[in-house]
Amino acid sequence: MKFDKEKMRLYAITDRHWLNGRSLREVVKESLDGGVTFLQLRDKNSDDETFLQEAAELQKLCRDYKVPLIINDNVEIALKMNADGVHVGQSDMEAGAVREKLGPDKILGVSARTVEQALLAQERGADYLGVGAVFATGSKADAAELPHETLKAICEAVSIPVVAIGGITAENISQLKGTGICGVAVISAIYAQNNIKEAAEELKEAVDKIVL
Ligand SMILES: Cc1ncc(COP(=O)(O)OP(=O)(O)O)c(N)n1
Ligand SMILES: Cc1nc(C(=O)O)sc1CCOP(=O)(O)O
Repeated sequence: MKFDKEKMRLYAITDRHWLNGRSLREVVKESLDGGVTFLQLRDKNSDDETFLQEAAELQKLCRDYKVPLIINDNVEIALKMNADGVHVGQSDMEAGAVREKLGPDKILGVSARTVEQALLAQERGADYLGVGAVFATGSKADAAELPHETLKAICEAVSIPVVAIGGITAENISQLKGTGICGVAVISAIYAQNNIKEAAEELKEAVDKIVL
């Protein structure tokens, strides 16, 4: 295992939409201070140069906190900057091809919405799965809601860690108890909040109560 599954408990995903004049580094630092255990740089709008600059800044910060930094979608950038890993969806580069490019030591995360997709991703070299949307979300336009029974079936079918994603808040997280997830991945429950550190602390406490 490249990381302890406890590291997946509170997986934060960046979103420049919520910066409100603050720097990405600043908001990410606050979230790390609040207990974020895994971080994904997700930025669909910046050019490669800006993305690389952001990634380098966050890499330094994450190393200080011993938190893995995962790059959304962009395998080439992840390799160029020697990131800890990459997260890809079902419509991105196929998991096996990503694994070939990354080599055996980097972390590969894959999105899955069915048991079949989950098993295939695991077989092709995924280290963890992101499964959702477990609640309605305003952070991703095309994220359809997924029944919690499907999340549970995926967790039972695979041996790699699963994180739930989509619309998760400190208030609804308890509904995911018993599904078998190792953690939760969130954007707005942390980065859309006024006090990012407190929001992360509250979520960390809530997730610690529902995962084994
Ligand atoms: C941890 C995690 N799970 C799922 C996703 C969604 O990935 P994807 O389906 O590729 O969608 P985009 O993020 O590219 O919009 C994720 N990013 N992280
Ligand atoms: C990036 C992403 N992927 C999803 C999926 O279902 O695959 S839902 C989502 C957005 C998560 O943001 P929030 O925590 O603000 O709902």
